[in-house]
Amino acid sequence: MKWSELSIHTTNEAIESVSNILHEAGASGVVIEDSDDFSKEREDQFGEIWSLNADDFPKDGVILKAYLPVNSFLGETVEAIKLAVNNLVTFDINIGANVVTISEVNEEEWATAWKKYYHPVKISQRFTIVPTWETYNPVSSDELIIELDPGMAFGTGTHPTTVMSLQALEKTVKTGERVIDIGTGSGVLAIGAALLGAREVHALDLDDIAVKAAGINVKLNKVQDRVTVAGGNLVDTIDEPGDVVVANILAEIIMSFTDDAFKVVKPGGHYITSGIISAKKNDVKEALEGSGFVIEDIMMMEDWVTIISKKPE
Ligand SMILES: C[S@@+](CC[C@H](N)C(=O)[O-])C[C@H]1O[C@@H](n2cnc3c(N)ncnc32)[C@H](O)[C@@H]1O
Repeated sequence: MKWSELSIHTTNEAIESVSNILHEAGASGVVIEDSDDFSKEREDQFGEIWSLNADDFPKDGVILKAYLPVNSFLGETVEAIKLAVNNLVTFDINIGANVVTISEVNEEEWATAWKKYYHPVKISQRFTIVPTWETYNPVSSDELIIELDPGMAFGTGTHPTTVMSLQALEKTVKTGERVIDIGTGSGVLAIGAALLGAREVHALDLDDIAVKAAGINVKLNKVQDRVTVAGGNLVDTIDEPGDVVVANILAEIIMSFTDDAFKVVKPGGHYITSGIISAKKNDVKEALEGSGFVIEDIMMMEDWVTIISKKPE
């Protein structure tokens, strides 16, 4: 998977609010390039020679940079960020030039750049996501740790769609159940389901890079005896239904296979759909109901929606 660098030229006053917006949109870290940092007089108490490169700093104001995965959500995520930044004006925050640019980052650049900003994060009552290169001591005995090296696959675990999917799994998965994870990305949801006690988890993805990354993360979390990862899509690869099926994919894709999903959920089982931008909530809800699902819970975080539905007994 490719990564994009989103940069926003704004003001000193807006740093905190814009950083918040970027974090909430799923950016793992924000780089701040402040014109004041270049022009400011530096103390050289230890004899250091300051040699900052003028090209790394804006002439005025502040540039905030964030890294976002290039995936089907990127367009909507960038639009949501722009809207939220524009809205700061209504709180009397000066957003300055407000020039937003987006560029692709090559894989090596990204591979080293983003790791600096990705740290352990508690994302639900029980789950904490820990990057493989960090050490972390659990705070409570029932805390579940997912170790992750997303590599180039989607799923650092901190995107609102992933966070709500894990919370929904926490609500639905019972010990000994079979779970199907459609569009596994880094494998984060499949691993989460196994840690919650699933007997068997079948994870699949159309993207070969995701299948590889998920396979590595599954081994890293020592759940390979319960989790299988395969390439392919729902229709071609599932022969045995699951008690819980989860799909964190774009709304349009979810709506295209609600009938197929209905066939692979056991009667009385749950179907968790995430990755739904709030404007599409009702369309997805109708598609699920049209295929026979009963809506049990609708979760919302920022501009994203996750729906837990049930297949009647
Ligand atoms: C938004 S990511 C979700 C990753 C991870 N499950 C999470 O929650 O963070 C969606 C993933 O679905 C995969 N995908 C998209 N359409 C698919 C389909 N029809 N069947 C299987 N995988 C699909 C993409 O390759 C991508 O890795």
